[in-house]
Amino acid sequence: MAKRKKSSVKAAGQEKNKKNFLSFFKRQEVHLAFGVLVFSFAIFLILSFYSFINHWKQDQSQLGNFTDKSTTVENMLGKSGASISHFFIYDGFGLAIFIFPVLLFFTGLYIILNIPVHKLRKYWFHGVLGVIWLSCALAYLFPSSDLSGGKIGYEVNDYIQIYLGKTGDLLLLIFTLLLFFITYFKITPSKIKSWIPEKRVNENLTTEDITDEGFIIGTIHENEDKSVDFNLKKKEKAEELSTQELVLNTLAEEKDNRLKTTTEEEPQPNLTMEVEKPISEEQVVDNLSNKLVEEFGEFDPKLDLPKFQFPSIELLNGYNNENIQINKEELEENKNTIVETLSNYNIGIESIKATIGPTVTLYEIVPKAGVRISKIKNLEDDIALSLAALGIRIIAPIPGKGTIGIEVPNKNPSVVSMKSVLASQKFQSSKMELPIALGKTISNETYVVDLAKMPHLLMAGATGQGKSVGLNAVLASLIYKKHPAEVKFVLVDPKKVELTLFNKIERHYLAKLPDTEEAIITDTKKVINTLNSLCIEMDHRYDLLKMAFVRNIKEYNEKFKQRKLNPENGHQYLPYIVLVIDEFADLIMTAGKEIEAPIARLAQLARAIGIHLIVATQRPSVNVITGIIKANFPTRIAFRVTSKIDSRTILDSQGADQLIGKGDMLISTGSELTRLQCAFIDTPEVEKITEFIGSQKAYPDAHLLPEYSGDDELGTNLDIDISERDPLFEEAAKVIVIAQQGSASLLQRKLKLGYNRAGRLIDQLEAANIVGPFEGSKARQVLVNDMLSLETLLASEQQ
Ligand SMILES: Nc1ncnc2c1ncn2[C@@H]1O[C@H](COP(=O)(O)OP(=O)(O)OP(=O)(O)O)[C@@H](O)[C@H]1O
Repeated sequence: MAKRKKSSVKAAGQEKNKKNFLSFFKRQEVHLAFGVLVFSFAIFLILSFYSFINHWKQDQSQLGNFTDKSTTVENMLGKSGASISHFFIYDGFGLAIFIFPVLLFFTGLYIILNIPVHKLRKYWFHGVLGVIWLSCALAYLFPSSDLSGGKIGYEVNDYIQIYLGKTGDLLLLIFTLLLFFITYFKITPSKIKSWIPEKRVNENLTTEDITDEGFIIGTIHENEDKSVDFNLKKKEKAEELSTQELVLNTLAEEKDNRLKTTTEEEPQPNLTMEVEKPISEEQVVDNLSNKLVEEFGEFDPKLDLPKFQFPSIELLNGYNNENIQINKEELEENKNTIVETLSNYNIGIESIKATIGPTVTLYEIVPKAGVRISKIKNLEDDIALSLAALGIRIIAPIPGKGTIGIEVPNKNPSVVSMKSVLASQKFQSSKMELPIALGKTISNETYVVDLAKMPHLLMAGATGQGKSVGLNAVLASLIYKKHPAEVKFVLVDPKKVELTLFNKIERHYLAKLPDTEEAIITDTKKVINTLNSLCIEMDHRYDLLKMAFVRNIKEYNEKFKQRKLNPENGHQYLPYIVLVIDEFADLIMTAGKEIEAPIARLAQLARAIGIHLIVATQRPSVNVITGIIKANFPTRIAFRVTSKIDSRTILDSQGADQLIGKGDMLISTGSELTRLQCAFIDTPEVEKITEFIGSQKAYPDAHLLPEYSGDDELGTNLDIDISERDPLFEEAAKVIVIAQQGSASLLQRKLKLGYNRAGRLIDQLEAANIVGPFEGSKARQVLVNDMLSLETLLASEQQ
């Protein structure tokens, strides 16, 4: 751990150095100086190249004596100019290299004028290609000239001519030139066609378009059948020639006539007209966010881990008994029993239809007119008895269908693998904020819900019925769809075994309190602190939303991505936070109200700011799932429970007691109740996923929640006796005053202390009026401005 901390501190230091380095280059004067440097170098090159062409022969022999002061060269930029030019022109690309300083010249100009240089990218690309091509072309055209193509041009030509011959070389040059024009000017066949419109008009002009009087009628039919036109032309070639003359004559006459009429009929006085110029408003300030987006692109939160790879579906298992096996005999048998049982009670059936799901089959019955629904509902037990099966559920009527449903468990249930639901089109193409593939419905359809819309989820069920698998399925769905920058989990696992595997992805996906070692919380005290810390985070996020004039996290992040929110004002990209509590009953039993209050607060308010709760319990009693909890968790999942009362406690209706276990579940979304088979994900699969992610590059630490110090841990007794002060009190005071930042984590870092001791020191500093009171997510205010005031204060205390 210590090692990890050290390396994270080191990484943070490196990051800081990098930032300082970058900020140096962002300074205006450095920017300008760099621009001038590039610009000057370009001019230097142009002049030395130019001079080289005139004097290269005289200078060439002197190049070997670069350090010899007694020798001079003719190049107007001295030995350096001659050497560089020799390198670029003689040894390099010949005269074609002149393109290079020109590009450099414009780059320097762009930097000086603060125009984004990336706009020149295209020119650089084509420029470099141009240098190579031109060098080859000049070498081809003037093979005996020493400078035209440079060594590279000659060598390349030579090489090509060995394999393609001189003609092949020429063809290759022409071909590459054409290729360049096609890509540079984006020439397409349709563009080429559009270059010859004039000709086509004349082609399509037929004699039929001309009246006896010689006027052109209608529009010119561009798309008329060419063959007809062609035939016509062939047949009446002579006639057409005269027709074309006629058209021209007629047009000329028409023009003359028009001119005549205007001049004869309306002799215009020599009027002059003053034309007022349209006002062109100047835009004083360009929209800053647009400019930023144009310059840097939209903010991408994923760029901190740009190479992060999502786990592949292949890491998950498929199962042999995954496909539903339709057993016709079983279906027929069940149908007959249902019909028989109902007829025994004088209930006639008009039609019956079966829908086969992974674990249960739904028989939909349309009863004969006049049958009372309650009568069928009452026969639940009798039908179960006749079918000799557990887990029969009667839905009378099926909402919105006008039929009665009888769900009968399959003799050979099939497993719904996590692989199959995650690979489903529905999940893969879902545009939800936090999509969760829970399992499959009775009609074998993948059931995907948006946690962001739920907005919280309560999961309950007797022990061993599939809760933990369900939680893993939820977490896996989110991990398969969301980048670590977009979602963070806060995991609470009092049982200490269920969620341990997720430890491996701590620095990718988990969030924790600062100064805690383990991200997965197993201790009740820490749970209380974490919940309160989440409340602070919630308040902080609401402040940010208010400042940004948006209503929810989605709009906020959207605005942040478009660079409309300034990070210097405290704005930041907000990841979704999913709080998962396995075994809620355990917490309520040990901490009661202390847990319930922040949970209720979070559940009531946190939806808009992206904190979502998933709470699981195996004890669905009313003192665990209280009224407050129930009111704030409209989406509830019930796995199999042992009594109707438990089912009512969870779902407000019965049914969960008739489930068959092993992931068979009912999900209530407030308005409707759906039976699902939960997707199955085994521990080794979770291990593979976490292993895969854990082995990738991660953030330096888990996502840190705001600091919250519980009352008991720090002991807020502010009248701390001076004699009881920590031996490091004075040193701590100095650290705080020098840094002007009152935080326990600063003390921890600087004085290498544990969390508790640093917290106690902060309390003592508060008692001594050196730091202000606790202010939630913000660091405490430092009340002493400088070391001198601190020394005076401490001295006065001693007296
Ligand atoms: N969706 C599922 N498909 C098939 N089998 C399942 C499914 N969910 C659970 N099971 C079976 O049920 C067993 C118990 O599941 P799980 O551990 O999730 O129960 P639980 O409710 O969390 O129990 P506990 O409360 O004791 O932790 C699993 O080991 C598995 O064999």
